[in-house]
Amino acid sequence: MFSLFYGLWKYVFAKDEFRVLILGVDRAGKTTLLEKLKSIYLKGEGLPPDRVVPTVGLNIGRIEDAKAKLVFWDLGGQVSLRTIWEKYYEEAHAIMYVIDAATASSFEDSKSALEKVIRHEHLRGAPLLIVANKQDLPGAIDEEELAKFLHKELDERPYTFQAVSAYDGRGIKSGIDWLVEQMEKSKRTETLQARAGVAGQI
Ligand SMILES: Nc1nc2c(ncn2[C@@H]2O[C@H](COP(=O)(O)OP(=O)(O)OP(=O)(O)O)[C@@H](O)[C@H]2O)c(=O)[nH]1
Ligand SMILES: [Mg+2]
Repeated sequence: MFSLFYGLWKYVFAKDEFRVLILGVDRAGKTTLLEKLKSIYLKGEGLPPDRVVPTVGLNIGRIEDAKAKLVFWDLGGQVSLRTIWEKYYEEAHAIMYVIDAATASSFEDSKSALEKVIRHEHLRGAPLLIVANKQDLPGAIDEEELAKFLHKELDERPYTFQAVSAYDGRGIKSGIDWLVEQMEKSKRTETLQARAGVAGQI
């Protein structure tokens, strides 16, 4: 009887947990953004930008919003580290792809790295949030300009563009809200949950 009530309670109240992979080329601002996310959702726990160093391994951040628990995996974007990205694809519910919108010289590299990410079969159907970071800097291009630049690269998965600043936090909550909404209704989420259920029974 207890397990029946517990099961019902869990069904009604327990929050889903989603894994979001943060990708993008080096210096796009992924780790700074993750730290800002933590400081927004965990009330001051994130590192300030001057304590962030280039990523070599994996940074993990956990937050909880009103609807879901989110686990972020932040990987290094240097060319030699990008081969590691695909090891995380199969388990990710969604992708947050970060672009330094204020540095035009990085755009082509960002575009071709994104193209590879999108083409990978292990990410089929994963919702994609493309973040135009560093909006606090003069000359940063906005969502529309970035969308025009990347337009042809995108396939039929759910995707959107969001202008943000990892320094002042603008746009971050809207981006997370979109991601959660997409992951909740995503077919990929169903597939990952079914797979986890089967693994749990073995
Ligand atoms: N002005 C401004 N600078 C930013 C912003 N986000 C990141 N930066 C700066 O950009 C640089 C790179 O930031 P990181 O967070 O280390 O970039 P990353 O994408 O994690 O880089 P890798 O770990 O090497 O892949 C640092 O000097 C940050 O302070 C932003 O929103 N605005
Ligand atoms: Mg980093």
